[in-house]
Amino acid sequence: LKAAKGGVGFPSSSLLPMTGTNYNIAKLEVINNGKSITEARVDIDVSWQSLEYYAGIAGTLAGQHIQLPGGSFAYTRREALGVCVGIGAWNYPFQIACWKSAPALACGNAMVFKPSPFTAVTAVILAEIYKEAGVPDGLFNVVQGGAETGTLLCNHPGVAKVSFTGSVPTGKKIMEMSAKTVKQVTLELGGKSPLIIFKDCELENAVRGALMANFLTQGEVCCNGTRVYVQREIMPVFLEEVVKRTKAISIGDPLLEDTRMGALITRQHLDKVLGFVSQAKKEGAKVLCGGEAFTPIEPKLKGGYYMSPCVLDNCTDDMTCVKEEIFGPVMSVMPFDTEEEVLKRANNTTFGLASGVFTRDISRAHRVAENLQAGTCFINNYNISPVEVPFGGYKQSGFGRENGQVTIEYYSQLKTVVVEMGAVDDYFNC
Ligand SMILES: NC(=O)c1ccc[n+]([C@@H]2O[C@H](COP(=O)([O-])OP(=O)(O)OC[C@H]3O[C@@H](n4cnc5c(N)ncnc54)[C@H](O)[C@@H]3O)[C@@H](O)[C@H]2O)c1
Repeated sequence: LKAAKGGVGFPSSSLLPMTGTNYNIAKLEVINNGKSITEARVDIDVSWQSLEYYAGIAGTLAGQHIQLPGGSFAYTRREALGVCVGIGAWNYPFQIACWKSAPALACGNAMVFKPSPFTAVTAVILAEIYKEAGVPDGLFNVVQGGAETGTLLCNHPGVAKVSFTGSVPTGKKIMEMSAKTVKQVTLELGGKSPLIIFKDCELENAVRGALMANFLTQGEVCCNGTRVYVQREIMPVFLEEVVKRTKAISIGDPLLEDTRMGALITRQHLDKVLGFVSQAKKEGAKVLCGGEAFTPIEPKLKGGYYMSPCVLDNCTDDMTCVKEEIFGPVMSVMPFDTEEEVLKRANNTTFGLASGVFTRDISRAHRVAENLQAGTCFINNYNISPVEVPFGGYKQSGFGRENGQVTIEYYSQLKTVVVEMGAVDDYFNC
């Protein structure tokens, strides 16, 4: 691990060169996860930006002064919670570790972080970076393991808070375990987000947006807009363009600069995603492209967990591919006629992580954003997550937020101090 790390420190300029510490961490993240190096570099950039952002906020944490009658007053202090546990998913291993630990440490907490056993490596690099940056021993700790280790952490009486990123079923268990000792919980869970494309959109952008909403990190992105609703009049031209571009996505060695789609996380997960495509066909969907296991030409990549990105047409709201989170490169496309209708259909889900809308009508864009039941709505773009902007779910996609100033609320608690400047009331007449 040491050899992979080229240096220390968090540079202050965006989009770093393809050498040095960040590039080496990105390379390790590719080996960890299978995503393309281009994406992994962005992940690492977003990660150090998160550390810088919360390091800046740390010095601004403050309470409030409240004047009371007779010169008395109260003030509030923002205090740490104590030991916070972070439990991560495998799709953004380093970034998740940063998004949780940066605000936790900025608020004065310690963190015990458990990465997914499928992507165990880069959280350890983060621990090394913290150590070299001067963080005292014990403040950020990495514990490796799977469900059993996670269970022990959630049940531990010394833990004040659990911040979890993962699936809805595990999130429910985390909440149950945490309830036993009334631990605070942040849940960043799964999604099945709608992307609504109106006929007055800028089509080129909408097509690019649909690709952004479905195919980053091999489609293994929680906030992906996998239910793509397209207004009927532009459906043929949209499908033609989206299929043309999906077919052109370069799949293969994720360490190569030109690759845009790497390998899925495990054989088991690849089989599960391919199973969703088969099920979709059985239920009447039409595969316009992809949806098959893919073998890159390089001999060393044979046996890798690659698949071709898939666009499904003829989908209806009741199909499994439209209702369930696939967590792979599978886009389901459906026509709609009116705004009112599409909003009803978009909201008809137990998930509520993200949503998107493409239109040139600004009134419509904001009206749709208001009416979509999701923690984020992207207007005329998709999957943009700057550190300054809060991120989190509605409904069963979870609660609490990551990123932005508001996250301070989820890693700290308020103490109220009441100060009497006069005499204490003789209320009991004694
Ligand atoms: N909302 C978000 O920010 C966000 C981000 C990334 C991924 N996700 C979601 O994560 C899921 C994919 O990730 P995954 O397959 O790693 O999820 P998962 O729920 O299987 O596992 C997530 C983490 O929980 C741990 N874990 C599993 N069982 C546990 C238990 N009983 N007690 C404590 N910990 C336990 C795992 O070891 C892992 O570290 C998808 O549903 C995706 O949408 C959400």
